[in-house]
Amino acid sequence: MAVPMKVETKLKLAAACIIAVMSAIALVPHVLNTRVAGVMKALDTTILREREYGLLLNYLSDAEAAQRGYVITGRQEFLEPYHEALRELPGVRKTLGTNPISAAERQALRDIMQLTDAKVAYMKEVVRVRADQGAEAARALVDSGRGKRFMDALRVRIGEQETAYAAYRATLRERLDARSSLAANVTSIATGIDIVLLIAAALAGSNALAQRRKAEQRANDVSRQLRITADMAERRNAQLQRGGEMLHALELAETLEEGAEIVALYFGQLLPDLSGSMYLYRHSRDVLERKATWGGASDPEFVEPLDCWALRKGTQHFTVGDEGTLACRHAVQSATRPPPSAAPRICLPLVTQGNVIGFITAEGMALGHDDGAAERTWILQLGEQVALALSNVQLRVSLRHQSVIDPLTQLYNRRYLDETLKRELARATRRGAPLAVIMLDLDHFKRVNDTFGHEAGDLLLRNVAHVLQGAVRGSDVACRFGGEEMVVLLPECPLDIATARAERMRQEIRALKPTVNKDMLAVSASFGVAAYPLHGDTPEALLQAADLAMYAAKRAGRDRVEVAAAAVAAEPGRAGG
Ligand SMILES: Nc1nc2c(ncn2[C@@H]2O[C@H](COP(=O)(O)OP(=O)(O)OP(=O)(O)O)[C@@H](O)[C@H]2O)c(=O)[nH]1
Repeated sequence: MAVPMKVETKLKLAAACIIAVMSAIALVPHVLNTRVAGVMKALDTTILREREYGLLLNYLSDAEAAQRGYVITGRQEFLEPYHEALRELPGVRKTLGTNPISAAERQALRDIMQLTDAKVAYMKEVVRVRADQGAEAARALVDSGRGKRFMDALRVRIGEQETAYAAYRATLRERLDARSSLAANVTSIATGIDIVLLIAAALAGSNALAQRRKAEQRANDVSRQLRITADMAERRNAQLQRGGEMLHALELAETLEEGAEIVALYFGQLLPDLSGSMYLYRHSRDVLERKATWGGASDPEFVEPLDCWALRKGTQHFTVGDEGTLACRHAVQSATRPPPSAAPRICLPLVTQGNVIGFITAEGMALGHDDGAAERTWILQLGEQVALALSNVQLRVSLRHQSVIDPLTQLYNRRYLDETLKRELARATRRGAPLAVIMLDLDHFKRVNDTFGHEAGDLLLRNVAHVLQGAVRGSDVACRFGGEEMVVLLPECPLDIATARAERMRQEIRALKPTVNKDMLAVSASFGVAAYPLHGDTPEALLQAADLAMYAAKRAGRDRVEVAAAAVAAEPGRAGG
């Protein structure tokens, strides 16, 4: 798979290309300028050489004029220009001999130098003849016209050379003009290309930077998203852990009320951005009662089942503030409650095995955020788990109830009596407090069953149980001891008060007049009362004392209360169970 090039690498490559192209472009004018300079140098050389030819001609003309003056006058001072010319000529000659510009010039130069040498030799001869043989001989030599011919030939040859130079200069100037304009054009084009390259480089740079910024932005976005996801995962883990703790605590709850307290405590932590309440269904009143609240929610204490859309639908109901969704009536403002907030709200029925046991309602802006759906799913899961846990609590409560409650009379059963008596006696012993036991047995109950049927007997038993429940305090415990025998435990109750209470129960039982098939039933009961510490300090001793007292009441004619005889020795028997 091809690995995409990094932005830095692209930029470096582009910069290297631009530098290479710009360097190459910068060299072009330099090369052209060098070539222009070459032409100009050639032009200078031509002018210099032309001037040297002119000098040569001047020196020779001056020397000839001086030679003539000397011939005429014979005076040495006239020869001064002649001598000067002879002194300067070797220099001119040397300059012209160095680097002739063409083969034609080399040839012309050879001719000119020969003519020059011939002219100089001729002038030397004229000067020597004047000095040796006098003016006449010298004038005759001059008149021969040889010197003039040399000079004429030199002028012609040098004139030709000057013409050749002029043509060459014209060529050089044309070349110079062409190269100069080429250099100017190339420089302009190079400058233009440089500008274009610089603009392209700037654009490419800014483009690359923009890409880089975008990439960085994307990387930042991704890392921010990862951070958010990690935070959410961490938060979700913590929530799951707390949720697990809540479910564990719910497993240990003894009552639904205790379960509700646990839910309120944990929901405050599990849904910190929300406030809400949990309601449980009260069958007796067909109403949902608020059992727990968290986050400062101001939900009403009772909710009618029809006031909640979630309860009507049997599934969650979500309302987004006041945006025209169906709002539950329990969440709508009432005279006794503050105005509802515009925050989104979710209601969730707590359903187990198809039965609604309550509902959860929660509100908060967090439900409407981007991750509100996740929050709602989380509440849904919590609701399902809480419903299951609470139904288990309910089951446990019911099982526990069944295990300690006599189903016919709804009094505590014998098992519960044994546990409670043991516990209360220990407590009374610890505190030095009294504890009374009332035992009662219905009189001639067999007759009721035999005459009116077993159901009539059951009805009577329930009526008697009702009397007992109404006659005892919250701390007292009324139990069905077995058959038609019942026991009431009265913690911290002295013997005389227990006796008086037994008497009142007796009277109330006597006053019972339940009817079965228009037949009015009548019943009475015989009571035996015993108390700790007077009649015993063990459960068995106390029960046996009360039992003996109750039988004493039977023997004495029934429908009465008898107090146990003091300090009965505990014997193994029916009271010991
Ligand atoms: N209907 C009904 N009868 C019960 C229940 N448990 C015990 N009995 C009856 O209670 C009667 C007890 O009779 P007995 O022990 O002979 O005593 P009694 O008839 O009450 O006579 P005394 O106790 O001597 O006054 C029996 O007929 C039992 O069947 C019950 O749960 N329901």
